Amino acid sequence: MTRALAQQTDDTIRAAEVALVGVVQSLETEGVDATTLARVQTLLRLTVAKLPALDSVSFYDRKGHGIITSRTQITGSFSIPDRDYFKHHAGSQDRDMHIGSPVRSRTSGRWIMPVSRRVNQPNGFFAGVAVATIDLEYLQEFHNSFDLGRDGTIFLLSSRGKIIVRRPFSEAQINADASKGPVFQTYLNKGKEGSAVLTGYIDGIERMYSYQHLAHYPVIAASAVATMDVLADWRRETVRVLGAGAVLLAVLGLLGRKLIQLIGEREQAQRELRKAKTSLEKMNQSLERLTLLDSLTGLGNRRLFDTVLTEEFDRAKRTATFLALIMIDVDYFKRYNDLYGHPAGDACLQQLGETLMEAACRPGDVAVRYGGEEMAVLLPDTDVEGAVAMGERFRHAVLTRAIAHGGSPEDVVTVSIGAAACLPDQDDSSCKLLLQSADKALYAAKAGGRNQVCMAT
Ligand SMILES: Nc1nc2c(ncn2[C@@H]2O[C@H](COP(=O)(O)OP(=O)(O)OP(=O)(O)O)[C@@H](O)[C@H]2O)c(=O)[nH]1
Repeated sequence: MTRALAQQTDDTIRAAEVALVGVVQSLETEGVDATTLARVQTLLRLTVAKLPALDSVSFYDRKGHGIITSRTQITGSFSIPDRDYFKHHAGSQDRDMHIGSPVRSRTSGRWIMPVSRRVNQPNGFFAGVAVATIDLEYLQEFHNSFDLGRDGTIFLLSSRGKIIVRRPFSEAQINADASKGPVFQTYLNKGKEGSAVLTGYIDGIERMYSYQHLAHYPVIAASAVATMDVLADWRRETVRVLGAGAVLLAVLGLLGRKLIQLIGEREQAQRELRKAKTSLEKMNQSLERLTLLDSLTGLGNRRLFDTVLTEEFDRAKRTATFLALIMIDVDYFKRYNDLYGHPAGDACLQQLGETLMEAACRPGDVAVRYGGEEMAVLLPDTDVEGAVAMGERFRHAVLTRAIAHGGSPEDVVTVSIGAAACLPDQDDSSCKLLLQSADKALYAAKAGGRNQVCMAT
């Protein structure tokens, strides 16, 4: 920003200088006769009309009286013998351009910065002064176009440390001596261009200043933003960023919570699914068991018997062990039904089933209802003697139950049992043969008078 300010000031003074070059050239080469003056005056008006920064361009004679001006109207005195810049040119042969201290124009009443040059007669004597005045209001308007915050400042200093114009504008500050001020002192110490955090000597406000000496003229341009304004901007930005961050965090937090909740719900659903699967498996197992059980006695059914018989036969073959089978048939059961009725017959079978399960005490023994009032027990790793012993145990258990049977010579329910066994890896045996042997033994028990155990021969 300070660079733009310096550039604009430089350009403005250059415009004034260019205007002066034309005037001085014409007056010195063509003289100051009425015709030349009239022509130059027209030129001045045209020039100033094109340069809004200029308040006026005028020519004063060697006594300081106004001769020609770009102004169309003159309200005050058109005479400057007492002005410093006039005295400077009157007393010096110097042909360079001179930048004077700001003054209030006598002809327009506006604050102006005079830029002037000496005009010589052909013999080199002093002929007068050509002055271009820069309108300070024009500079102020440009300065005011910068956004410097509430306490920002802009000013132009002469190379001797005098204030030319300052924002905020104050007449009292124009031409005030700022040579002891921090900016001018920094300029003296650090050189033509620089920046620093300084406390203004006029208002005591701490600012971040930057200054630059103009490229072609003895003027220093400076601008500054109050540290508090910078911090206020920073604070506002920080609050905005923190606010946005907080909102973002809150949104992330909510999303995270939702995610955790969803994960929890998913795990819960999976747990319930696992539970449902387990109970379904249990139900399937129960169903499976049910299909293998006899509903009346709770013993295994014929289907279970057929499966287990094959499995156990194969196992016995592999392990070279005996497999025994006992077949059990209730004696005079037709008479029992006839005497006590079919439901009583069922109840009797149930009691016999319980008795058989108690008697078949080894874990590997499989007791089934083979069909009707006939039952069977498969006895792995058991020879025929063991099977007979098991049969006897059951027969006694049935007698001990003492289920009354008016149709039996024993007056209680009795059973006949046939026992058979085989060594599958040696015998030329088969499941069918084992069944036939046990059946034959059972037939022998019946034929032998019932209530007895017969061993297959
Ligand atoms: N209550 C009932 N009776 C059955 C059941 N299954 C078969 N029975 C009966 O059992 C009887 C078997 O009779 P039989 O084969 O003549 O033999 P038994 O009368 O026991 O005579 P032996 O076997 O020679 O002592 C038949 O009357 C069948 O109806 C059943 O589930 N419940």
